[in-house]
Amino acid sequence: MALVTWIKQKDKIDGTMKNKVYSFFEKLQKDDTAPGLHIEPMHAPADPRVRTGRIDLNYRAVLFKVAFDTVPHYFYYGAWPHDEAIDIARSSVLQVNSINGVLEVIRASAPDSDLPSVPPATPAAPEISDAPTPEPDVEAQVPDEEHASRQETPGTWINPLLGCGMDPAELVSELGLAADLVGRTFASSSDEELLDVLDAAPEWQATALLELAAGTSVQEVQDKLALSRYEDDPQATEEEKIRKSLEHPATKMQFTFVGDNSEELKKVIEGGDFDSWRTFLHPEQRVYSERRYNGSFRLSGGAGTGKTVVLLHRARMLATAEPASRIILTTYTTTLADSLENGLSKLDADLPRAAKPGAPGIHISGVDSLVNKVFRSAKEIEQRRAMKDLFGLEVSALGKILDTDGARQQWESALADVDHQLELELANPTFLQQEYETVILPNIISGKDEYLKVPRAGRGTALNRAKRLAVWKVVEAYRYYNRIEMHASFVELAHLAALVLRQGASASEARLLDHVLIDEAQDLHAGHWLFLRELVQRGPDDLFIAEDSHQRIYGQKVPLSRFGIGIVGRSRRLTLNYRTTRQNLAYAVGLLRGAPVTDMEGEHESINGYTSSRVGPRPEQIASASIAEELDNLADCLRKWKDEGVLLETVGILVRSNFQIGKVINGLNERHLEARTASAATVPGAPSVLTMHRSKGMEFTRVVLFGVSDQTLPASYQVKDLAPAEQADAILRERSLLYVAATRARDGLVVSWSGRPSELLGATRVV
Ligand SMILES: Nc1ncnc2c1ncn2[C@@H]1O[C@H](COP(=O)(O)OP(=O)(O)OP(=O)(O)O)[C@@H](O)[C@H]1O
Repeated sequence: MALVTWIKQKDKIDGTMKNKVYSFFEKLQKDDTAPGLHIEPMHAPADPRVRTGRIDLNYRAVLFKVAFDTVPHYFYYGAWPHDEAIDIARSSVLQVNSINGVLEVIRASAPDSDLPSVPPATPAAPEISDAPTPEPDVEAQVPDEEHASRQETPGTWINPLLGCGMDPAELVSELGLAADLVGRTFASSSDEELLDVLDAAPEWQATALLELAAGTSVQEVQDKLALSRYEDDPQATEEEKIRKSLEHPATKMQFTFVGDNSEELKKVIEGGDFDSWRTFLHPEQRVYSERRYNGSFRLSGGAGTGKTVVLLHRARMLATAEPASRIILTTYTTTLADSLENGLSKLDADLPRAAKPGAPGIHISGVDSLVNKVFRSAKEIEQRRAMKDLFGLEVSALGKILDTDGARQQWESALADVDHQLELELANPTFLQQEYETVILPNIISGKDEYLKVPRAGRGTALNRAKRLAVWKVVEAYRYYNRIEMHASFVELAHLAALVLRQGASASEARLLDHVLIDEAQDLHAGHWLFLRELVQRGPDDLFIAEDSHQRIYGQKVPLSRFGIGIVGRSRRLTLNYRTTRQNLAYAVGLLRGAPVTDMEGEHESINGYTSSRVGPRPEQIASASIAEELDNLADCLRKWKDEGVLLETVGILVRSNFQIGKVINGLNERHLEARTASAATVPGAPSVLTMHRSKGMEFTRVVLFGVSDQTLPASYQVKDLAPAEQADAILRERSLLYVAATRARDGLVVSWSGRPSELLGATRVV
């Protein structure tokens, strides 16, 4: 028998090679002396443990053989064509880094004297070197260090590592980075070259340098990667050191112990690079997946930083550590819940699942569907009591549940029928719906007198007594119509479900759940938070909240403390983007530069510090004179991508409104190209056309943001007739929507419009 440790593959291997590699290891796990494997040592290698093995006629595996407790243990580094494999095998060394104890494979290094010397006073580094110039807003008028340094040297690239606070020699002696790698990164003359150099480096070293280049301090990098100084044990054998090192979080970014488990082996090989999130986590992701917390925890992070990945791993950790526990994994919509379902099955198909909330195991559900299940499963008397508490009215039963548009129509009817005397800015469904959902419902206000007294913290527009009375008149009418039609909105239903749960809690019944994990939490409304708070007993690991305030495209900002969710001191941010290229990230970040975004604790949330390890083309912007021309350009772009080998079914075309979907699909059909809606089954060669809202949480190889003109963004119905404060918030949501949409692309990103471009593109516009 032989054991295997897999090292994350730098070079992608295709389907047929995967099968060959799998059958090679299947044999090796059984018997490493089997003759067909040709496991052979090298002549004069840099590391005497190195071996090559025969994958097929042309390809050789490069392995390191380490004996733990007499059982042979092979570390698989990769497979290459024969001659390349021999070169790599001769020059590679498996070692425990003497400064920090991380396991790594390094290649024959250059002497330390090659390190460049760096003058101490160096310019500060931009976190994303080609980020667009900020919009001329208040924040940007006072350029920060980063912008100042960029403005001093227009057109020149400043190596961001020059501002990292340590010179190359210190990076080697203090962080344990390889001297030749540091030398080459400092000598790089462009972002592309820098990332190219990092691409070949051990994973932890590449990540450390990437973070330093993004402006993260040396201390923070040490913390993020758990690089505290290593205590070398002189008594330990090299094998013992390697074994211990396998437990280091930074080692786990690149090494995974497979042992003799052939299923695990299959998963790692089949998953390849695309599914490497299942195995190789960033040390920070691992911490947030595994650490136990004394209460609620908030994980923030920009688009594509792996928040969902952390949630899935955390669900697995909780279900494995406490098999009898009742766990919910929830998110904003049912579609997103379906993708959590897929992700969890991919991660571990054997985890205990719960068919309904409250049963042992993991239950996955969109938050509104969860609300519905909890409310509908309550006793009739509990439902009626909740309705009386919330509305102050007896409602016999609830029939239809209204979505946002349905509720909006009810507000329009109420406004039309009541003599309220409110000015236009207040007499509109948007303002009233927000007032109702952020002030009246969460405070469980059922009568006029309570409403006249309630503090309206966080509401932008002040209301005097007369205005409050007028608003209340409309609220009464809205409630009356809902009552006679036996309607409630989803937002009301969330409050009702919270009240049902509260009744159970005050009757000392056990809470329904032990752990609640929430994705896309920035979009949840006050009713959701009241509900989620009541679902689970306050205590260790009760609520784990993943969110990105920059992606808030629905609803209102709601500070969690208002709902008894305390996260002070238990709040962290992920910054490394795994999805998109630096160019796309810079473009997307530029769309929100200077935006007044606040986090769920009410503090300003910065858009700075995000980075990505991949480069690609700059996003392209295409202006057209008419929609017909814009469709022609779209068709040309798709044909070009097809010629480049892109599978068009992996492309997303994102539009602002539903009605544009049909126009785009028809327009492409007329130009002899297939296209489909996001809910239709995948058709080879047919890109998906979907709204930017629907694209939340999704990803595509390439993305076109279509129709980004001043006529469509911001959507006029979202901003018209609003008071300045509400209008500013609505425009911020539209900017966030563009940010969400622009961050869906793994590679190419195209933004197109006809007529005049949307003002929300601001200074990011490059044509
Ligand atoms: N450790 C990792 N290794 C490899 N890929 C990863 C890792 N973590 C995340 N990814 C990949 O990065 C992409 C984004 O991850 P994920 O969806 O979890 O991010 P997110 O922060 O939830 O994004 P968003 O907020 O935009 O929805 C996915 O393709 C995921 O598989």
